[in-house]
Formats: sequence, structure tokens, C-alpha cells
Amino acid sequence: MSELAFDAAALRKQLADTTLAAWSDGLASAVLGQEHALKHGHLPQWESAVSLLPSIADASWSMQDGRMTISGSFTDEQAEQLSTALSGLMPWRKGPFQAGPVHLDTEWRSDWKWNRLCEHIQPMDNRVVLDVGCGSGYHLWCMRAAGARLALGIDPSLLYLKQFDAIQHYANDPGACLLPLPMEALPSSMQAFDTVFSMGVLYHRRDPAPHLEELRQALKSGGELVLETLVIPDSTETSLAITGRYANMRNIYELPSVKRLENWVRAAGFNDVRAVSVEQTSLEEQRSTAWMPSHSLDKALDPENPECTIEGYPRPLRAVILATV
Ligand SMILES: Nc1ncnc2c1ncn2[C@@H]1O[C@H](C[S@+](CC[C@H]([NH3+])C(=O)[O-])CC(=O)[O-])[C@@H](O)[C@H]1O
Repeated sequence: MSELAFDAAALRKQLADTTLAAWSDGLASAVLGQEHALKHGHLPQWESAVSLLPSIADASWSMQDGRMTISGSFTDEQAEQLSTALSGLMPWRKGPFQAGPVHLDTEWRSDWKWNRLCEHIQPMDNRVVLDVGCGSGYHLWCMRAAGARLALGIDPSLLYLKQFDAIQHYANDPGACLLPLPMEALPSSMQAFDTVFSMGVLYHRRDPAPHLEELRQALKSGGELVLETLVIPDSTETSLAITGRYANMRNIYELPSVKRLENWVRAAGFNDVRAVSVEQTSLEEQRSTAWMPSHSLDKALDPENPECTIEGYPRPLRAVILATV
């Protein structure tokens, strides 16, 4: 099994002039301390895909209509190499990206999630932000485009790290960083971030309380939590225990109503807790594409009654909760 060669010196350099400088050794030790989590049988394939990306002299990036866009002069041959390299990093779930001539149409329209919350959150200008469970890092680019000084993402998946590396190969943006870490392995009590995002992660934790505690401890005093997670359509203070799969997904244990979710967040010591969006996931927002050809949401819903999952639970409904500490 191949192991990730993590470059602690590069991380130290990247964080040197930021408010996270004092944490660079702690973050590097957290990554290196995971040992087996840095190994994956497909890592050589993913690393070779990244190494095949053609380099161009005039690359730049911008957000264009929600598409993280890499611009620059690719020859036809380079465009071909780019497409081949990016297909070695499939499945692409979170995006969309436009890499030169290649439209990476991802499983999720993650720009829709961002649009739902961006007008409600504290302005990103000059903030140091953490995105827990950032996937390919798509939302890190939204945060940077909205003015964040430093957007740090953490995600335990080495595939998503390599997808981020592929985009960063062109963006070359010192203000965006992804570390292969689960939240549980982040140094405790950092109190270093102005905003912490946890989107699509809480429902993967058997007990939500430690996750909420970890999020609170990562925030500076006065900082903001942006929590996005699955809920059930029930106006009372309740939750649904999940046995087996939920919408084909493993490792989902308990889905709260919005009221219960808000109470969990209050019990974790947050203030000013409020839901700013509750929306059902549509078949246009999450679907199979050429870059993620496996089953998606349509195959997880009951064909006879699309208001239910194939397991008979209410279909995915997601809430965005904001709170301060
Ligand atoms: N303990 C953990 N700590 C950190 N990350 C984790 C952990 N467990 C799983 N993950 C990671 O959390 C991400 C969950 S997806 C949300 C992506 C993005 N945020 C989105 O909102 O589009 C789920 C969804 O599709 O909703 C995956 O990338 C996991 O590897």
C-alpha cells in the first residue's frame, strides 16, 4: 500500500505569514500522526494523474457563475492531456469546475449549497476560515472568491486531496490549503478561526455532541459556525434513528428535526442559533454525470414514492444553521 509523502516544510511556508503560523507544526504532526490513514492502494494512480497535468505559463482562476474556472492557454494536445489526467481522479463529486476547455460536471451542484448560505453568513472579507469535510475543496474557492484571507479545508479522503492538488496545480493560490485530516485529529482548542464550516459531516458521526464541541473549540471568540446537515421534516423536537442505510449511504445514525438540531447546537455552547435554509435536495442538484457515472440520488429514492428513500425514510432534506461562539 502506497503512502502519502506529506511536505511539512511546504505547509510551514504556506502558513508563515498567517494567523495560523503558530499552528503549522501542530497541524503537520496531526497529519503525520495518522500513519495508516495516509495509505491507499489507489494513491499511485491518483499521484500519477496529477503528475500528468500539463503546465501552462498563464494560468489564473476565478469564480464564473458558480464554476471554479481555470483560465489559460492550453494547446489542443495539452487539453487532451488535461482531460485524461482529470479522468484519472474520478469520481468527481463536488464542484463544478471548468479547467481550461474541460467542464468538470460534478455529481453535486455545490454552488447551489453556497448560494443558499452566502448571503446569511458574516462577510468572508479577510477571515481565516476552516471547512471541515471539504471534499474536493470546491467551497474553499467560494470562500476565497468571497474575500477570505485563508481557507483551510480538512478531509480524510486522499482522493479528494489529490483532486484539490490538481486544481491547485493551476490556481497556485497560497490562500487555499487542504490537509488530509478528519476533524477528530485536528489539534484541540485551536480557537484560531473566524468562521468554521461543517457541511455534510454531522450525520456521519455516531454521537453529534463531540463534533459540535470540536467545532466550537476551533473557533475564535465571536466567530461563526456554519453547519449544514440532513434533517427530517418534523416541526417538533425529535429525531429519527437510522438502522442500515439511508438513501443508500452507510454510516448515518440519527437525523434530527430542525428544532432538535438547534438544541444540540445550543447545548454545545453556541449563541444566536438559527436556521437560514431548509431545502429538499433535488434530482438536478445531485445526479450522475460523465465525471461521476455511478448511482446518485435518483437511485436512492423509492420509484413508487419519490418523497421517500428506497429504505422508506423521508427523502433528503438539508438545513443550514448559523451560530456564534
Ligand atoms: N470525521 C470527519 N472529519 C472531516 N471530514 C469528514 C469526516 N468524515 C467524513 N468526512 C468527509 O466529509 C465529506 C462529506 S460530503 C460533504 C462535502 C462538502 N462539505 C459539501 O458540503 O459539499 C457529504 C455530502 O455529500 O453531503 C466527505 O468528503 C468525507 O470524506
